[in-house]
Amino acid sequence: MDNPTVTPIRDPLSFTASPELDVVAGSDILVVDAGQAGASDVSDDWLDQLADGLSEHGWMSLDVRDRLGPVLLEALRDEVAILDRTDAMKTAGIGRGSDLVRDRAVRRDRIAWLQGITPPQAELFRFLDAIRCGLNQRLFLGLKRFETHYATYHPGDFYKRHLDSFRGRASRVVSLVLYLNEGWAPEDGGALQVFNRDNENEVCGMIVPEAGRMALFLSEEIPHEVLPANRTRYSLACWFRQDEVPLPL
Ligand SMILES: O=C(O)CCC(=O)C(=O)O
Ligand SMILES: [Fe+2]
Repeated sequence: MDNPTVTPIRDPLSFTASPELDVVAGSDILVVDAGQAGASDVSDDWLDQLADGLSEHGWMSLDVRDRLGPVLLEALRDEVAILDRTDAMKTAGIGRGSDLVRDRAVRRDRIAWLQGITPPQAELFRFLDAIRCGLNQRLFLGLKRFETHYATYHPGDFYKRHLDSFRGRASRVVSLVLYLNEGWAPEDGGALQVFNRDNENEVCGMIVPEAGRMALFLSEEIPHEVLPANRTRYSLACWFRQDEVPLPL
């Protein structure tokens, strides 16, 4: 592991994939768990898998449909769809002073920050906080808090290759993206392309933004890019942070 902030407590090489695992890490495609998980179900085993995947590969793609439940996913999708019809969704910038022309060349999504106040958001926040605590216990990341926003990409919108945080800034450490789109087809575009952390020109994963799919990766290490969407794309991005008060990215 070349990131000094990530210190696995177990040898990550001892990670073995079980057939029930609903995790895809790197190029290993594993079977989706269609088990009995209830709403926002976060088990120790599942948190072990997240920690192992992050320490071994730096990123992973998971199916959390059964963990969050279809009702919560639909409620979150309804919220962002409603916000998208108002002026609540704001043009997103890239965090180095405002320059609309430059920013629009890099990203075209619109965002609205979540406060955790509505019932679906409160339930989502419990899920995210369980992940925060679980990763801290296993990887000693010292994640103090998380921030999360909805994002909409309208047809033609994209987000060029980027990192979510600058190395050593200890702000955003782990990124999580949850997708909210039912029936997303390959021709709808909008995949999240993940690049090799040691060679940013090598694509090592494509994540289709289907409802219930979740991406998890190290914010400072994993270059990624949202390909142009051909249909309105709803998602929710979250960053687990080491700083207690907001610092610039
Ligand atoms: O929506 C996605 O797939 C990723 C979004 C992203 O990279 C970001 O908001 O930083
Ligand atoms: Fe990103």
